Amino acid sequence: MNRASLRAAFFAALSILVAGGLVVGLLPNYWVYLITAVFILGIALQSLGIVTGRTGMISLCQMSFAGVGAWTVGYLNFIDFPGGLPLWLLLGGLAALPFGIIIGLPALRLRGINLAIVTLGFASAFDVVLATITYPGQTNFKMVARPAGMEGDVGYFMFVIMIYALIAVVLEFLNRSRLGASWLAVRHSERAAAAHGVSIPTTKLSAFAISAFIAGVAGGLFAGYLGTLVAENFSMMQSLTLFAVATMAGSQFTLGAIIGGVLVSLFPELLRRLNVPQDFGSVIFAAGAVQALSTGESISETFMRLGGKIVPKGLFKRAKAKTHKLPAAKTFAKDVPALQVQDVTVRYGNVVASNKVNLTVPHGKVVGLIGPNGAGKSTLVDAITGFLPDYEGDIRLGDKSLNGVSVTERARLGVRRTWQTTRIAPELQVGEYMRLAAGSDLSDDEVEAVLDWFNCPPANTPIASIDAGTRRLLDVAGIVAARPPVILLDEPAAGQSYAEAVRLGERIRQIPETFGSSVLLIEHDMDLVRSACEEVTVLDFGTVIAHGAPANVLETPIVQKAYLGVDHELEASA
Ligand SMILES: Nc1ncnc2c1ncn2[C@@H]1O[C@H](COP(=O)(O)OP(=O)(O)OP(=O)(O)O)[C@@H](O)[C@H]1O
Repeated sequence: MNRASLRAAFFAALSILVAGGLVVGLLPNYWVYLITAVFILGIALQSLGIVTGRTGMISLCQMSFAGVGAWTVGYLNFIDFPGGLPLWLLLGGLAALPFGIIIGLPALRLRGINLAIVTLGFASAFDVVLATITYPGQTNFKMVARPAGMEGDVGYFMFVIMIYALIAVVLEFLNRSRLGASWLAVRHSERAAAAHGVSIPTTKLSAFAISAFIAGVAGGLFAGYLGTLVAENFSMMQSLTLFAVATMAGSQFTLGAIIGGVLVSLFPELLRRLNVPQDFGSVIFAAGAVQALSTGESISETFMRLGGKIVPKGLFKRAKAKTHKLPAAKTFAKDVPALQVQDVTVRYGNVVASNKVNLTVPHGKVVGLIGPNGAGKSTLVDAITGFLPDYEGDIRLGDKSLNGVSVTERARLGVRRTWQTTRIAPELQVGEYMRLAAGSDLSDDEVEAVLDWFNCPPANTPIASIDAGTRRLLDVAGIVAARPPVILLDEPAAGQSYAEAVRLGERIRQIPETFGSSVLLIEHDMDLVRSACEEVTVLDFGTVIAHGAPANVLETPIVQKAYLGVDHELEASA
C-alpha cells in the first residue's frame, strides 16, 4: 500500500463525504431523496467502470447483476433474516458474484460484439426469469427495512454515501494495485500484458466478479431506497442505458461515476419539468456515447484534461535531495547459459521465417541479434517468448526447456521482452506501469532509482503526457526493474535521438552487472550494437550467417552484403 494510494483514497473519501454533507446541509429533503439515487447509480456505474471502462470488456447486463443483489436483499428482508441491510447488502453482492464469473467465462474467448451479444442475452434471460418469479415482498408490499436510525430520507442518504465512499476507497486501492494496472494492460494489449506475466483469464474473471459484486450491492441499496421493487427496475433497457451513460461519462473514474449518476437520475426530472417526454433522455445518452466513442474522450476525461492545463508546470519532478538506491542485482546459476535456442524453425505457410536457428545468450552478457528487414528477428523473439508456440527445435531458459510453456508462464519464469511499438496503457502513471512490469516487491525509492537510471520521468507522471521515445525507454526500465534472467529488447533505440541512443547503449551494456539479467538486443542501430554487445548473431532469410564479436562480425563481407547492402566483389570489380 503506497503513499499515493493512501492519499488518493483519503481525498476520494473526504470529497464524497464533504459533498454529502453539503447536500444534507443545503438542500431540501426532496432533493436529498433524488440525490440518493445519484450515488446508488454512481455505485452501479463504478461497477461497469471496472469491467468495461478499465478492462475493455463490454457488459450489457450490469443491471441484471444489480437485480440479483436486489432480489437477495428483498428475500432476506422477506424472511426477516438477522443482520439488517448492511449484512444483506454484503450477501446481495456475494450472490451476484458467481453470475459475474459465469458471464466472465465467455469473455475469455469472446470480444467486442460477440461478448456484447452474450451479456445482452443474459440480461434478456434475467428479464424473463424476474417476470416469472417476481420480487420477494412485491405482492404483499413488505418494504425493505432500512438500517436502524437511518429510516428517513436524510438518514438513508447518509447510509448510501458512506457505502459509496467505502467502495470508492477500495476501488482507489484496487485501481492503483498491480491487479488494477493489469485490467488496463489487458484492455490495451492482451499480448503485452501476458508478456509481463499477467494471467489474462484471472484478470478478466476478477474484473467481472468484482464488478458483479459491486453492482449487486448497488441493487441492494436500490431495494432499500424504493422499499419494494419491480422487474422493470433492472430490465435489459436499464442495462443499455447504464452502458450508454458509462461510456459518455467515463465511469471508470470516480468523477465520471458521479456525473453518470446525475445524468441517469436527475435528467429525467429535468425533462419532466420541461414537459419533454422522458424517453428523450435515452436519445441524448446514446448520442453522448457515440460522441465519446468517436472522440475517444468521455466527459470526465474532458474535465481532467482541462483541469490538467491549470496544473503548475514542473509538478512531476523527482525530488532532487533524495538519493535513490537501485534494487540489488539478482544472481542466477551460471553452470548453463541463460538462454539457448537450439535448431529452432518457424514456418508461416511456405515462408520459413526461422531456419534451424541456434543462438546462445550466456549469463552476464549482452548479445546482439541483427539482420535486414524480414530476416526473422521478431519471429525468433516471438518463438522465445511463447507467442509462436508451434516452432520446431528447443528453447531453454537455464536448464529448463520452454517448449509447451505459455507466454504468461515464460514471463513468470524470467523471459521478458519489449516491443517494437510501445504497448503501455496510457491511462497508467509511470510508477503504476513499473509495478505492473516489475512486480510489487520494489520500494518507491527503488522504482525512482531505476527510472532515474534510464532517464525516465518520475513515478507520478501520467504516461499519456510523455512522448513515444520516452515510453520506449520506460518499457525497458520496467522489464529491467523486474531483474529476470533474460531480457529481450526489440529495437529499444527506435524514436531516440543520437545522444539518447548513445546513453541508452551505455545503460544496456551495464544491465548484466547492475541488475544481474542477460540481454538479447535486437537493433538496427549499429553504433548501439557496437557499444552495448559483447557478441552478435546475424540473421538473413531466417538463417544465421555470422556470429562473434561485433568488431569482427560487422566487417565480414557476407554481413556487409546481407545487412548493409555492400557487395565487396562488385566494389572490387568496379
Ligand atoms: N504473420 C506472418 N505471416 C506470414 N509471414 C510472416 C508473418 N510474420 C512475418 N512473416 C514473414 O516472416 C519473415 C520474417 O519476418 P520478421 O518480422 O520476423 O523479420 P524481422 O527481421 O523482425 O524484420 P524487421 O526488422 O522489419 O522487424 C518475413 O519474410 C515476413 O514477411
